[in-house]
Amino acid sequence: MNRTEPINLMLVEDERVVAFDLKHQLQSFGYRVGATVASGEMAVQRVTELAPDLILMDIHLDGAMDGVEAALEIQRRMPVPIIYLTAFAEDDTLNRALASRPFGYLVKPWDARELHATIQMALARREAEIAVEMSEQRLKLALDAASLGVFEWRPEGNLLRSDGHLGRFFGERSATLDESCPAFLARVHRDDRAKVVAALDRERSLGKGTQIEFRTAPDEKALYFVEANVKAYHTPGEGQRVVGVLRDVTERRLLEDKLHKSSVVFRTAAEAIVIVDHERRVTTVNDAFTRIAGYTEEQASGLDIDVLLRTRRATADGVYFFEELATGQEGYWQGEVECQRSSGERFPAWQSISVVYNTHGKVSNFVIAFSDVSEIHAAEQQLSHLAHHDPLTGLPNRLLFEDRFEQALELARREQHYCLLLFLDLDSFKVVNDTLGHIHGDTLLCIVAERLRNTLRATDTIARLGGDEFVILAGSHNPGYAADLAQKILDVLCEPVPLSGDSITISGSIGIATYPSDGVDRHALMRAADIAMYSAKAEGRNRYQFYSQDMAERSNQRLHLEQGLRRAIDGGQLTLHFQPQVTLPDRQIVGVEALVRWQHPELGMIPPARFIPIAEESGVIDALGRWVLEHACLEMAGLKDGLGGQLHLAVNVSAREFMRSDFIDALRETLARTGFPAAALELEITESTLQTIDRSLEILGELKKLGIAVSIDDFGTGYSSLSVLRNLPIDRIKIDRSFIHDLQHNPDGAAIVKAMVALAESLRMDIIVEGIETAEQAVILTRMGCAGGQGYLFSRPIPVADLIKLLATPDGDNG
Ligand SMILES: Nc1nc2c(ncn2[C@@H]2O[C@H](COP(=O)(O)O[C@H]3[C@@H](O)[C@H](n4cnc5c(=O)[nH]c(N)nc54)O[C@@H]3COP(=O)(O)O)[C@@H](O)[C@H]2O)c(=O)[nH]1
Repeated sequence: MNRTEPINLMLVEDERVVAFDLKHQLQSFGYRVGATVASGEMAVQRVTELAPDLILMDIHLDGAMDGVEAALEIQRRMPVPIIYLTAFAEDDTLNRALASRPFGYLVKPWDARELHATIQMALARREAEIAVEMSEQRLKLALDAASLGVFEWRPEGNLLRSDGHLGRFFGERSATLDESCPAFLARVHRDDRAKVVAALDRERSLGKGTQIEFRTAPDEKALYFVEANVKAYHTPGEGQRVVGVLRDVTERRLLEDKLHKSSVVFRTAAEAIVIVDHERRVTTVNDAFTRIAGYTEEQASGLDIDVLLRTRRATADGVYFFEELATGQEGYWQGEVECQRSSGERFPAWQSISVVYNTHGKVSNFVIAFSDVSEIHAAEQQLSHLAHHDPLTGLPNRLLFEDRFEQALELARREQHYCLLLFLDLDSFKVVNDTLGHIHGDTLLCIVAERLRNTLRATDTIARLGGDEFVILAGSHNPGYAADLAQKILDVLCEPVPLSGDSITISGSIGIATYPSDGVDRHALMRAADIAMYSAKAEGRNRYQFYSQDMAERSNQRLHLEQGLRRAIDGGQLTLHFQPQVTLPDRQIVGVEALVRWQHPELGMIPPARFIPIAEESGVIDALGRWVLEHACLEMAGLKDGLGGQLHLAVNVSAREFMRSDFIDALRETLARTGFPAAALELEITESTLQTIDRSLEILGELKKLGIAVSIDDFGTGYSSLSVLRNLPIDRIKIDRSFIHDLQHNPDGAAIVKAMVALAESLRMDIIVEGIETAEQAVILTRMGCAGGQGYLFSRPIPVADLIKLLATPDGDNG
């Protein structure tokens, strides 16, 4: 013991004389007796204050507390070695004294040297104990500082002891575990128990030192990771021990896990991610970056990212942009930029940039993530195209057209030029659609769209508004350009269209409105062009018309007529006139053509040339046609021609009626109802009705079976080719009156009529000429070989009563 101060003793002795004598003895050995007390209570009371190095304690003391009890209480308060001094050495006292782990037990009388030696040994033992305690404490503190726990497993007895920094992972407040190995294993996560057992057994047999990681789950929510480094030792006399340290590695594992996930995200992200330093130089890129931008990490490393990708930002140039970002509040930016791949191809990218600050608050890196949004742009464009274009023809639709129209008007206003609007509606498109079906109708619309595209300038706009309606928009300093354009369109439309294995001919009607004369806004101009288009239809179709003020009035009238027409059929406003048809050489009446008349209650007699086109456009023609056939048959049934046979009756049939699916059935029923003989009936159809050969052939075949004759009306004005006629069961062709009115003065017209007569002969068809007004014409036509004729020369269309009178006139007073 190496100390300068004397050893401080406390003496607990109730016999004064003994205490006095003992004190002197002790002092003679150089000890200091800091206090001499006579009772256990007094000793307990003063021990903390005196802090003696050793206590000499008599066992039998005055008072309630004896020496053993006092010693136990003192040791609870502070670690101080106690030597018992007693006159008794019986077992009972001895055993009680042993429980207090005394440092010595002297039975009176003792000699002075024995006392001194016992005190010295006790002090030496205490010093050794203190050294061990200090060492243990140091170890504990070191374990605590290193967050380590200590682990010891003794296979013999299968006991496990663990202490130190066990922290939270065993869910115990106590820093020490002392339990059986199974109890310890119960603390380990069930999935890791086998692994722990195997590692301990392996270490036990090999003894080379083992590292193992396992999880503990002290409660349902918590999961901790523990790393154990254990080694087996064999201490002679103590058997085998497996000793080691335990470390809570939860934070590290979670961080590693997080890093691992981040790295997986980084590597596998679909987005390109590139990390640059504070000067925008590339440090790390992921695979997606290489895939999108075309540069490997090696190629990109150290290069300025904006220079590498030739980035174009809408906001500011690269350096300034990054400086702003670094010094700004948010430290984050996202938006669209344009970049360039290694191949040189430019692409739009959606970019997000985050600023990374170091622990000193300085910018250390920027993390740039971006994706190629070319496909999104393409999809957007596609959607926009779909929203603005007609899916069938690919032409702009109404929405886009209206937008372009506004722009065109704006430009026309600024540049002070004309804006020309052409409204095109196909003639008889409904017939094609109804008879050939919608698929062929669609094909026809596509062909028309293509022809329009090829005809117009790139600066003109063509749009399909729906159905068979097209609009064309053109800017020009010359309003006459509209007429050229319209004529060009009409010309290309007339070219034969291959459809359904046939070749059909179509035409169109065009209305033209001009800015600023016909209107200054879109709505007024559209209305004007629409009205002009209807006017072109009313004028006979296959033509164009410029809008004029009076057309608006006519358009209103047209609407008025259309509505009135529906009422006229049931309202008894329709009547029939009959125009005789004669044999040319002898002018015998052999038949009549039924021609409808409309006696309008307010407008008076309305000629069919005005209301038939309206009836056809509006669909009223179906009801009107049925009415005409029924009444014509009724009125003509039983009327005799000059030879006493049933007078022939010719009835006009529109293309739309002719192609109706129930046309033949309705015809058959009408004949049955009226009793008119089928053999005396002739249907006049126009060349345009024959456009759709297959369906026409079918109907013509049915008519043939019924014995009804068919003639081609207005022959020569349409586009029937010889080959078409040759294949159809047509009985008669009716030469249009336009070839007749100037016959005597027009050699070309005469030649055409001659050719048509020859054609009819070669096709073994009868011929009739309409519009004969003069005797001279009749003579010429007779000479040409025309067998039949019709015209004012013989008779105007007349009511049935007048016809009956005329028929009754001997030899017919017909010119
Ligand atoms: N689908 C139906 N169309 C019909 C029906 N009724 C008549 N129409 C068609 O209307 C157009 C005009 O007919 P309309 O005004 O009756 O004129 C006819 C004759 O009056 C006229 N004509 C006859 N002879 C002469 C003449 O010598 N000179 C002259 N300038 N005109 C004359 O021709 C019309 C008959 O023509 P067409 O039918 O081509 O034989 C007309 O297209 C009718 O077809 C009906 O019920 N249904």
